[in-house]
Amino acid sequence: MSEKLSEAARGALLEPLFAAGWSPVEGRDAISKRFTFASFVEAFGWMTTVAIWAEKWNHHPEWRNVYNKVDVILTTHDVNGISALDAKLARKMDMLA
Ligand SMILES: C[C@H](O)[C@H](O)[C@H]1CNC2=NC(N)=NC(=O)C2=N1
Repeated sequence: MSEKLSEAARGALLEPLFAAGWSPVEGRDAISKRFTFASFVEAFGWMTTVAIWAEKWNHHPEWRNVYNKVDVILTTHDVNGISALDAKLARKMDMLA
């Protein structure tokens, strides 16, 4: 079970993500990023790999795919806010993109 982050932990985890193109979502405790790929097949291939990690970690993205773009929102529903798992999944997404 995840925990909501302390203010200090939160800053340390989120600052590098903001520097890497993630943004806070307005009106909720969540982060988002748009990933753009060369084609639909590349976008969907990335989603497939991410889905396997998400399932392994039992932590699932909110996302929407249109052609070569994937809009991702990460938050932890169980704690109604951002947890360390969101940062972990965000880093994995960046690494795989
Ligand atoms: C019951 C199950 O463990 C939970 O619903 C998991 C599944 N995946 C999840 N994914 C996300 N993003 N947040 C959660 O709180 C969450 N909880």
